[in-house]
Amino acid sequence: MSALAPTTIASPPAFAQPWLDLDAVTLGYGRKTVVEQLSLRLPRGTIGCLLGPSGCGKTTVLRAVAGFEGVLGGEIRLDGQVVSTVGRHVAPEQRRIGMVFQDHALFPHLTVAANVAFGLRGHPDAQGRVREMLETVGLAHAAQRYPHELSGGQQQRVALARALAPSPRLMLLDEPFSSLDVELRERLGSELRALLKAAGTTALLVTHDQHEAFAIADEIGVMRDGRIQQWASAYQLYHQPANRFVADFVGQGAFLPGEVTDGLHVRMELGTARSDHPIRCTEHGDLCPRGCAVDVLLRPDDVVHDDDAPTRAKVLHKAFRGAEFLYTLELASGATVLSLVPSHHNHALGEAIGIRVELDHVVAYKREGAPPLRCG
Ligand SMILES: Nc1ncnc2c1ncn2[C@@H]1O[C@H](COP(=O)(O)OP(=O)(O)OP(=O)(O)O)[C@@H](O)[C@H]1O
Repeated sequence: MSALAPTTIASPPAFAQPWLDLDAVTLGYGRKTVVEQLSLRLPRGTIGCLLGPSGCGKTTVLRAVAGFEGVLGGEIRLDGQVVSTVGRHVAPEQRRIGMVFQDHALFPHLTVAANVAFGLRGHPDAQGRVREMLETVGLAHAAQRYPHELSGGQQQRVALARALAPSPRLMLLDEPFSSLDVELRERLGSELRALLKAAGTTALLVTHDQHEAFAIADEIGVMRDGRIQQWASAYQLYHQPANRFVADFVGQGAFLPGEVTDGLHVRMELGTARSDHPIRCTEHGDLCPRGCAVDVLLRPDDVVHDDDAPTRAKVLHKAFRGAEFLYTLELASGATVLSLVPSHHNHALGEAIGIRVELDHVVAYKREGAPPLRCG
């Protein structure tokens, strides 16, 4: 079993030449501060994402980058140019930023081609560019149709073509597919990613939907109450969540109480897990001494069904996922864990099944309510 030390709460990585650079940006409405000292840097060609629950300030950040809101502090730079700071504000139309929002915002009285041509006034070959963009999004055949004659997914492709046509310096995407059904959302997410990558466009996406974030973005910042909790790849967010909030918000899982026995081992109801790295159980990365009371994060893929395992757990709930069942299991103590089990193991509710823990790494947090001096 290997262990990854939990990451510290990430400050954004220091890239040599960020294309989009938000430096300690503070934003608010009236007297209310909504975003505080937020920093992020995106290198050219990168797709970044702000992921967080409703009301955490994602859209406010996007609107500030677009130039619809001024900043109360800090600085926003695009391609080295300061576009927002307290004494300077470049108007939205001068920023050369493309935008796609969830409600498509197409002009209903214009054809698809005219919608895409909208931002191309003065372009030397506007018609050629419209054709090229519609071919790119697979809608060349629909050039003369009107938005109401298209499906939601097609309308969103038109919105994308329109935003990309003038070759913006940056694309901003606000929950671009949230009005569409789940399957279409995931497919369009991958298509959008491929399109942005092919065009080499730097983009910032905001969403509360982790699947959308995972399908589209290279790097994701999980936000809560106007602050970035962790800036990392989807893989890192899932496997090395910097704090409980990120662990809870990204992916599924359960916390099981444990006690650190010697800095590399943690004892739980499901057995003792070994860590390759010294276990750091506080959110600030302090080492756990012996006896430290922790909560260990167990993802559904960490809890393996094994008929021969001595530990039995009762099936409380099961959700069919096609290839797998997601079982909610109750341990003898009453604690619950989740387990992904191949779907040919079809157990009844109330049945006791054998399980064991198979951890690739230990992610542990100081137990809430544990005595303050025992840990960290
Ligand atoms: N025009 C406004 N005037 C006053 N308060 C606002 C305004 N717009 C947003 N807010 C408040 O700012 C906070 C952040 O809103 P924001 O829309 O940025 O959040 P969000 O994370 O994008 O949420 P959602 O996912 O629901 O869109 C919320 O508390 C919201 O009520």
